[in-house]
Amino acid sequence: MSKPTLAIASDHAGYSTKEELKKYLAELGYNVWDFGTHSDDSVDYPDFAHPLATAIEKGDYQLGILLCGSGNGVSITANKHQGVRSALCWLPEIATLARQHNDANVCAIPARFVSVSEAKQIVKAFLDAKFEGGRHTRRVEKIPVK
Ligand SMILES: O=C(CO)[C@H](O)[C@H](O)COP(=O)(O)O
Repeated sequence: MSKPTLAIASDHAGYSTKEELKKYLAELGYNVWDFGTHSDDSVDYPDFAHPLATAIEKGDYQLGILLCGSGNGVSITANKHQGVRSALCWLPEIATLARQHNDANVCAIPARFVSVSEAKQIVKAFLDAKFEGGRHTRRVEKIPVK
């Protein structure tokens, strides 16, 4: 089966982990588009989370990975976009459930609270999991505010 199209973005707090994740994802055979940031100079996370979420919303990419210090800022921002379900993932098990139960399409990682090794495990768990459908479909369909 073909791999999903992936986008990644971070603020300064997530920059170095993002760079490591890009190398790891390339090793796994993924093509990843990087929406920035491109250094560890201080930036504002919405400036990077909004473009990634817009691209997911438009269908340009199937899945996204966002990083900031806590993971909250990028996740709150991404979840303002229709059709984007960003989940704060601080453990591989949470990342798996985010896909299986919540059909999350963005994995938000708290870069200041997980090691690079843990971030790789979180992303791998997120990418390997599949939405289970069934009762979860009904619940996910109730999320959007009409
Ligand atoms: O986690 C974040 C947002 O949720 C940011 O990465 C964090 O607020 C950046 O903090 P600072 O400007 O002190 O480096």
